[in-house]
Amino acid sequence: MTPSLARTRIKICGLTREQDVDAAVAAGADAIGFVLYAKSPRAVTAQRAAELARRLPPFVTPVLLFVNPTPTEVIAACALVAGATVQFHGDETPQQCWQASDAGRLPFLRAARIPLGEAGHSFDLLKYADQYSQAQAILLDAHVDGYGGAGQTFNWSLLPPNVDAHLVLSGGLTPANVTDGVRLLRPRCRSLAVDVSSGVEASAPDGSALKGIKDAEKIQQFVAAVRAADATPF
Ligand SMILES: O=C(O)c1ccccc1NCC(=O)[C@H](O)[C@H](O)COP(=O)(O)O
Repeated sequence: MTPSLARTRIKICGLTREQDVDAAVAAGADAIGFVLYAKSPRAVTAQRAAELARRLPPFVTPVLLFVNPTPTEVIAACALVAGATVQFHGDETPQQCWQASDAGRLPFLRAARIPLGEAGHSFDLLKYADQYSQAQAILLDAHVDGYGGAGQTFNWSLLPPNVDAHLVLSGGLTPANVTDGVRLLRPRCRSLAVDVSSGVEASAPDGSALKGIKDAEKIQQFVAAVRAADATPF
């Protein structure tokens, strides 16, 4: 088989500020995620997401992230944010995702939350991708308390060698590990994108993470690390 080069698409998630949206776009992000889950420290309202999304140039996609929303919530939020992709990151069933995506009118990502440790071996990604076949892609995240955004990786080697789906690798990605993650998983699926939140966030003087506040330099480093992986044929 002829080795191929692929441009790994990049989503930067959990943005709350204009300067961070501008920095992510300048760095080359393909998608910008806005968390519409009120319990998240990165939460924004649909109105605020719409305000921030108006800064996006053509061909950079706003992603609206929900946890167990009603169809009304999703459809109303997407009416404010033109061209949005929806991300379901809770316990939504395939039917609930279909209904909340307005019967598939709204493109959506489905987060698969992979259990950590030995429990991860029982997660059947092929079955999950088949169950959620209406999703544009399956976003692979670690199964953590609070549903997501925890900066926690799962065991990437658990993924089967041939997943006939578009995947988004997420969960604990950083500029230091994303190159390895892309190189390992890109050959195992139809296409691979990456998603990051904690790994590109600023730190307080005491070293604690400032959730929702992104670090432009870390974003640049993350994109460069993804491009380093893209330079390796697979
Ligand atoms: O980001 C959050 O605060 C969040 C809260 C509840 C559910 C999902 C959430 N984020 C979902 C994302 O798409 C994150 O980018 C993904 O979980 C990866 O986060 P991180 O491990 O911090 O890079």
